[in-house]
Amino acid sequence: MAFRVYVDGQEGTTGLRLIDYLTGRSDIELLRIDSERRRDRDERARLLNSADVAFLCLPDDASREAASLVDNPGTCIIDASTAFRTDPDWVYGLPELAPEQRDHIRTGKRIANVGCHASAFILLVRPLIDAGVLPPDYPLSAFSLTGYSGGGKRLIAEYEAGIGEQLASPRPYALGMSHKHLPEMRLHGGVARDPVFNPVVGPFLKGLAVTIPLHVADLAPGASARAIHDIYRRRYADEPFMQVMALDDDEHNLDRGFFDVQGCNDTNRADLFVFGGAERLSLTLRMDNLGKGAAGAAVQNMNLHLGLDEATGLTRGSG
Ligand SMILES: NC(=O)C1=CN([C@@H]2O[C@H](COP(=O)(O)OP(=O)(O)OC[C@H]3O[C@@H](n4cnc5c(N)ncnc54)[C@H](OP(=O)(O)O)[C@@H]3O)[C@@H](O)[C@H]2O)C=CC1
Ligand SMILES: CC(=O)N[C@@H](CCC(=O)OP(=O)(O)O)C(=O)O
Repeated sequence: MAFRVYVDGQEGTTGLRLIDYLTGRSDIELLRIDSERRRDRDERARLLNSADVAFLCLPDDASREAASLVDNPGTCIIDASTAFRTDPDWVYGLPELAPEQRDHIRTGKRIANVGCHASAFILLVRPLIDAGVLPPDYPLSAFSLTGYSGGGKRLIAEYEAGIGEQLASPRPYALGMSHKHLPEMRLHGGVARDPVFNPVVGPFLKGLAVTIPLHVADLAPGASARAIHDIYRRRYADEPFMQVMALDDDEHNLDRGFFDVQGCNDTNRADLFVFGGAERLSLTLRMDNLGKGAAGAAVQNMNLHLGLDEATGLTRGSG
């Protein structure tokens, strides 16, 4: 028998991508709300409580409201918003976070799906904290280059109305230094203080790369590009969607070329790069913000929760 799945927010950016992933799967029965009733609270409550898995692809406040409508103890909620990502009653939906995380995702009925920038940051930082190479109080900073679909329907409409001179250049944002992903970066990254985080949106639909610069002298003794690369290779060796790129990979030698932020688009893969030399390092993780950064991750979490192969319906691509 197929699992019943409902997407609340089925006509938003993340919801549409989720529906794409789920349509055609014989192990899933997709419950659809009539488009005109998609904001009807009673109809949403009925569908939410009829589902084995209910995805919430809504703004934070609407997610909180939707979660409060669920009283069926059998319904697992996977919420795409920022509302519950540091809530101790919710499981953080990043299977690669730690060895025990998959068990939490299998048994939990409340799963908070990751933030796109945050998950890239955490996948870079957490293995180094756990290995003792990166001191938890290191004054971390990070920047992220992201496609405009990260801003949902509103930002997509702004860019698609026509990219004039202003939108044609990259646009730094969240310059108040309090981006909404900082709490989850800090908690799940295992760092002692919030990083200085600079996201930059560019004139392309999707693709994201988070970069963290490091001074080798401020890391634990023995730290080097090779030692850090080895930590990642060991940590992510059995991960189906993590690809640790070769240290001396010519294709990505930045002295000769340009980095492709869109290299993981339309996949659920995350590529991890270690750049630099004896004194300074630059760590980069790229993904599709709508894939591993949102809808792909949500499907991976659903598969795990339902006891299916976690890669069902997802692609690693050929990169
Ligand atoms: N875009 C991305 O890359 C990522 C987004 N997220 C998160 O996923 C969530 C959805 O984002 P995104 O898809 O980009 O947003 P969109 O703005 O594209 O879509 C939001 C959806 O929510 C619906 N909605 C809004 N308010 C209500 C309400 N009060 N009741 C019922 N439905 C409502 C909208 O309905 P309607 O169709 O009527 O407009 C729309 O379908 C957000 O919390 C976002 O932070 C997470 C990771 C990445
Ligand atoms: C370009 C853009 O605006 N991107 C969004 C990130 C979207 C995302 O990861 O998700 P959540 O909204 O679920 O946290 C931002 O930086 O706020």
